Amino acid sequence: MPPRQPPRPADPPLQASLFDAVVPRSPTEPTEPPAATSRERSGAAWPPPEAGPASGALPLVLPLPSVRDAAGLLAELSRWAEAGWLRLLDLAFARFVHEQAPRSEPVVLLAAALLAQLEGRGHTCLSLADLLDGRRAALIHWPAAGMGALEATLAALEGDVDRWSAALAASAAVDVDAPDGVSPSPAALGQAPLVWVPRGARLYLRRYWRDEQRVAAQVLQRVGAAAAAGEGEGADPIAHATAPAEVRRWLDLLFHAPPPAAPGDEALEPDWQRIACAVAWSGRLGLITGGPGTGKTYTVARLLVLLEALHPGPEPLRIALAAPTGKAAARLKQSIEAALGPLQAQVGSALDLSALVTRIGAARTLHALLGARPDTRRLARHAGHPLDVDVLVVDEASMVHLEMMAALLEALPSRARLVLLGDKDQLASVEAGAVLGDLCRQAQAGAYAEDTAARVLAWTGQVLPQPMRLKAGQRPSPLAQQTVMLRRSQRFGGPIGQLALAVNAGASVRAWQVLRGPGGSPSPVACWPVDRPVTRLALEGRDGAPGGYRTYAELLARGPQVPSAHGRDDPEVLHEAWVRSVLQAFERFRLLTAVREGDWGVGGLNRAVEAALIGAGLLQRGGEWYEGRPVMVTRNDAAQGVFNGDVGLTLRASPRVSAAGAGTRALRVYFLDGDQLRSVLASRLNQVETAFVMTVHKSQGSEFEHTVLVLPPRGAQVLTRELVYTGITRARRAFTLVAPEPALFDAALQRRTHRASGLPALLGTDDPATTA
Ligand SMILES: Nc1ncnc2c1ncn2[C@@H]1O[C@H](COP(=O)(O)OP(=O)(O)OP(=O)(O)O)[C@@H](O)[C@H]1O
Repeated sequence: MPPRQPPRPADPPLQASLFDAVVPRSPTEPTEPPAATSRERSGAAWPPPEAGPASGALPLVLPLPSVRDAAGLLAELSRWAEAGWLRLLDLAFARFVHEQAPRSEPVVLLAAALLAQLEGRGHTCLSLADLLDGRRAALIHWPAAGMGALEATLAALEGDVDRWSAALAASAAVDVDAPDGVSPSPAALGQAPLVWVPRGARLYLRRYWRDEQRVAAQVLQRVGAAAAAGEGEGADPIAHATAPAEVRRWLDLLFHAPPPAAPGDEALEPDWQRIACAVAWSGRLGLITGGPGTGKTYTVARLLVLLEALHPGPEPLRIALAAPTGKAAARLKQSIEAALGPLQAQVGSALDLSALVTRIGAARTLHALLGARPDTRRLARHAGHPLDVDVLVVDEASMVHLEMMAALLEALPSRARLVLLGDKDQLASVEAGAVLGDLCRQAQAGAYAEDTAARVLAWTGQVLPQPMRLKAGQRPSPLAQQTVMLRRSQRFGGPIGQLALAVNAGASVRAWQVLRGPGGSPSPVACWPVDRPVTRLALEGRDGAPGGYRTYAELLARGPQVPSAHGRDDPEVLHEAWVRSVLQAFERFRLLTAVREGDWGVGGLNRAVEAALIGAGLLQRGGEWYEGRPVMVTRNDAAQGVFNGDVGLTLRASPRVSAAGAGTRALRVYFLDGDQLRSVLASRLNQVETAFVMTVHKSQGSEFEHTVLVLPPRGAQVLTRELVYTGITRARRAFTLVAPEPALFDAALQRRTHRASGLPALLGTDDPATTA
């Protein structure tokens, strides 16, 4: 049981209010489930107040009998859209399918509308088994009245997966994907907007079906033969030709402790970093997953040295680093540089690692790497014009959505190595797909074949633990052989790590123990008392985790240092130093929230923190743009060089820029990516929002010394284990939970994010015996 909180005061510091009905601002942002419409609340004409459904949990709302024909079903769908359960887009898509294929049965139209809605929430397909076999409540997060209407409509339409399958297959709006292994699938040749995959009973929008096929084909090609036999198309000829003893010699040099293992040492926890390094080196695709601070970058830095050391050709290796966001890219480059520095002493004069760092160059965003252009989905880099690289390392791969992964894999030359780093337990990408999670389905279990274990032993001296090897008769997945999970956090030994572990395991009692702390001294992890204003925490921090936004606001107010009397201090230099210090102070602390709407969402909390800073005399607001306003870019704007998710601070321009015609009061938004400072005139940024507070989704790829996670007092559907885990793991030194309703925290830990996907089936990683 969670600790009892003090009773809530009648007028809490940040009053929870009824959430408004929400049509997502972006189809991919988390929102509260829509609130009841006035008609629902009054119990008037629709939906009629009928008895509950068979499960007893939901009120049964009998649909009109006419849902059994297309016109009636569409009328029913428009009522659902009016009630806010479906988006207008979902309804429009069902109507479009009807126009395309007027003879389609009503179930096809219903499936189309639901599929469109699920796509807006990140699913790539609709699993009929999930919809028809009683798991729909986990899939479709509508209020009780909406669920009742859906239940009743499904009942009126009758039928099981087979009947729906026949209806879908018969519709002219649907192509059927039934590959025979010889000829191309009929779906590949068709043009219909929907694709039905009978094996697995999944319905797709054509685009996502194609993207899944592209990702699966590329991944299988990259790992296929490599893992099975250590040779063939997916294997690396260099890896194949290199003596294992040579690999081992380099690994012993690059990793500290000498390997302890010998056959029979299965009880020992192996050095997973060393194993990950060897496995990623050996093939065209390496997956290294692990929680925060488990040493993914530490390992990949050593991998780059290993690749460089064993590279035989006269041409230098072309290595590129990338990540989904500018911030994550800058962090990757910084961490790799920091890891390579001390290695020089270990490798001696054999390799010049500073030359390697210079050659690697800056890390880029995936958009920049692939040559994204404004106003088109087309990328400059693709199979016909591939990337100029031999090795590509992509960090924060959990943020890479399906379409981007498909584009990335296709733009990579088939001989190049791709190394994906990421935390499979984090929230999936904002856009559709959960690619890293799908690729890492067997990472926890290992699922290693005996010949993988033999190769790992030869390369690293490490013994793969017996429970992580396949049993006789189990079929190895080639992808699992190229996947390694790092299991020990090197950074989080303390309470943050313990809390993240407890949350990841769904152990709420343990999580509350950590949050309550040992008592006595202030802890880096704490739960904020419910009777204290959240704005106080936002301004001042708390015992054990000082420094809220007051710190940056005071630096802001102080302004750049005045040039000294002897005039030798360059005002430009002083201005830049000031900008950096204010940005760095701002980046140390952040409030994260689970939802967008309402008092406890991004908008409400941003307004509250802004008002508190103004009230404390720390900020002055003259209009939309004011000095000190933090903003997050909400849409890519290549012309201005800003991308969705970039966070910057509005500050006075430097004297030189102001003198150059921008005016003395010119406000610019400054962004800091690692060491790189850039700025844009504030008035040129149209798609931004204030960013004292951001959603957990948008915080992925960032870390703050003190992270505060604010959960709303209601609207539990969006709260999941992955969301809480992602919020906690954004904290470097301190974490504070604000949970006005503690039971929602417990419920969140029991709710898993589930994204329907056909990738594991295509990749052969869906064996229930070896998936976590
Ligand atoms: N085997 C090791 N021995 C000593 N220090 C290590 C080892 N592995 C990692 N570290 C240190 O632990 C810290 C975290 O490592 P690293 O940044 O590589 O983790 P990560 O998994 O990439 O983290 P993040 O999730 O933040 O990206 C770094 O300071 C790194 O130098």
